Amino acid sequence: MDARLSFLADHTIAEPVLTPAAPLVRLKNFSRSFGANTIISGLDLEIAEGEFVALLGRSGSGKTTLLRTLAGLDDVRGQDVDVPSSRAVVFQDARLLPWKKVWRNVALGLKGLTGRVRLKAEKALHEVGLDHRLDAWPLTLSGGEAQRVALARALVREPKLLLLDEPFAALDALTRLKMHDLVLALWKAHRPAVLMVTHDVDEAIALADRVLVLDQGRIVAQERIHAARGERGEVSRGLRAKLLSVLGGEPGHESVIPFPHGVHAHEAVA
Ligand SMILES: Nc1ncnc2c1ncn2[C@@H]1O[C@H](COP(=O)(O)OP(=O)(O)OP(=O)(O)O)[C@@H](O)[C@H]1O
Repeated sequence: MDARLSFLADHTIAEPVLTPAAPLVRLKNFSRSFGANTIISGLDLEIAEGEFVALLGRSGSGKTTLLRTLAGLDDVRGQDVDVPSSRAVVFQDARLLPWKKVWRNVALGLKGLTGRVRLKAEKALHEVGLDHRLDAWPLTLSGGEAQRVALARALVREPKLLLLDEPFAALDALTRLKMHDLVLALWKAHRPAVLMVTHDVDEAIALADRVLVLDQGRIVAQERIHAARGERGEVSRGLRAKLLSVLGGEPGHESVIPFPHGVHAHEAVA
C-alpha cells in the first residue's frame, strides 16, 4: 500500500495531513501571524479533488484564518500555498446585497447576456429549491432561504473548491438538518472539494469524508470516515467521543440537533 494511504488507514492523530488522490489544495509549512501573535505555524494540508473535509477547533484556534487563506482573502506571498482560483465561499451570514433581487445576487459577477445569466441563476436557484423566490428581495427571505441563495451564488460558478465557514450555525436545528441534506445533494451533483468550518462535531461526522481538528494553528487530529453517509450511526459514537476529547471538552461542540448521539435524520437519505 502507498505509504500515504497506510498512514491514513491508521486514523492516526498526527501531522502531516495527506490525501491519497492528487491534491487540489496544498499548503506546506504554512504560517500566519498578526503582529507578534502567531496564529498558524508550520501547517501542512492537502485536500483532494472532490473531497469533503470538515474543520473543527476551539474558538480562536485559527479556523477562519485558514479558511481566509484558502479563499484568497489574505496575502500569502512567499509561502508555499497552492489553491485553485476556481473557488467560492459561503459564510455564516448570507451576505446578500439587499438592493438586488435574489436572482441578481446569484448572478453577481457572471458575465454574458442578461437572459443567459438569468437562466444560470434560475437553474442554481432551482437546485436549492427556491424557484419561487427568483424576484424576491433579500430582506424578505428567512435565514434558511438566504443561506440557500448564498449556496446557489457559490455553486453557479461551478467552483472546484467550496469553502463553508459555519454556514448553518445561525439556523434552527431542523433547518440545519435540511441544509445538511441539501449540501450533500449539491456536493454529489457538482463534486467540488469542500472545506467546512464548524463547531458541531456531529455535523462534521455526518457530512465529511475527513475531519480535522485545529489547535493553536496546528492540525492535532484527523479522522477519515470510510463509512457511507447513510451508515454512520455506529462509527459516529466512538468518533464523536474521540473528537470531543481532542477538543478538550470545551462546550459548544455538541450538536443542538435533537437526535440520539451522533445519529442524524438525514443518514436515512445520504
Ligand atoms: N485581522 C486580525 N488581526 C489580528 N488578530 C486576528 C485577526 N484575525 C484573527 N485574529 C486572531 O487570530 C486568532 C484566530 O482567529 P480565527 O478567527 O482564525 O479563529 P477561529 O478558530 O475561527 O475562532 P472562532 O471559532 O471563534 O470563529 C484569534 O486570536 C484572533 O483574535
